[in-house]
Amino acid sequence: MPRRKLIAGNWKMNTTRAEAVTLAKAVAAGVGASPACDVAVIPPFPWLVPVADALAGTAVALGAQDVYSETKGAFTGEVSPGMLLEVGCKYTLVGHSERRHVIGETDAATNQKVHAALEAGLHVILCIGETLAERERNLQERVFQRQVYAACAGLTDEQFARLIFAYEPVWAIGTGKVATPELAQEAHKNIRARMGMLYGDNIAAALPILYGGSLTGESAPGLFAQPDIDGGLVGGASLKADAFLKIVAAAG
Ligand SMILES: O=C[C@H](O)COP(=O)(O)O
Repeated sequence: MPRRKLIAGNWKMNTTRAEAVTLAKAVAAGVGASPACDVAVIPPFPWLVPVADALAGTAVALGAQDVYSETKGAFTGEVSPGMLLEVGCKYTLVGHSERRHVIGETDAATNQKVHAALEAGLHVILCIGETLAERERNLQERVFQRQVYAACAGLTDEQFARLIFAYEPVWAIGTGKVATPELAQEAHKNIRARMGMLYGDNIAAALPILYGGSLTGESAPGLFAQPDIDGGLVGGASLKADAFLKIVAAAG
C-alpha cells in the first residue's frame, strides 16, 4: 500500500496566542475538507487548546513539540502523553534536534518518551539526523543507527507501526541550506533499510519518513518526488500560511 504523505508544521517557540489561532485557521481553510496528504500543526504548549478549538471540525491535526515519559506526578514543567491526548493532540515530536542539542536530551530519554507516548495512543514523530561535524566526517550512517536503535529499543512491531520518522540533518535546520533530493533520498533509503533489518521489510516499507530542514515550497517538489521521502517536518516556512500551504500542495 502506498504511504500517505504527512506535512507537519513545527512552530517551535514562535507566535502569540492570537497569531497562532489566525495561522491555524488560515492553514485549515487552505487545506480544505479532504486534502491529498495528512496535515498537522505543532504549536507551543500554551497554544494547544486555542489552536485545537480553531481546528475543530477541520482536516488539520494537532501535534505537540515534546512529551514526558511519565503519566503523572512530581515532574515540574513536564507534560504527560495523557494531557496531550486530552487537549486533542494526535501527534507528538520526540527527539527533535533542538531537544537533543540545545536542551541536552539523551538517546535514553528519547526511548522512554517514545514508549510512553505510543503506549498512551499518540503517534510519534521521531526526529533523527546528523550534525555538520558528523556529516563532514562521513559519520551520518553511524549516527542514524545509534539514534534509531536507541529510540526504538524494546518496541513491539505493533508500536513500531505507529511511528513516523523525520530525518532532519542538523546543518539544514533553520540555515536555508536544504539537503539535495539525492542526499536526502540516500539517507531515507539507508534508514528504511536499517529498519528492515530490525522489524522486517513489510514494516519498514510502511514506515513514513519525513524530511526536515529549510524546506520551502520551492524545494519541496524535488524532495517529495523521491521514493523514500514521505512528506516534511517544516519549521520556518510553517509560520506563514501561504508558504506552508505551498509545501502541502507539493505533497498532493
Ligand atoms: O522541526 C522542524 C525542523 O527543525 C526544520 O526547521 P526549518 O524548516 O526552520 O529548517
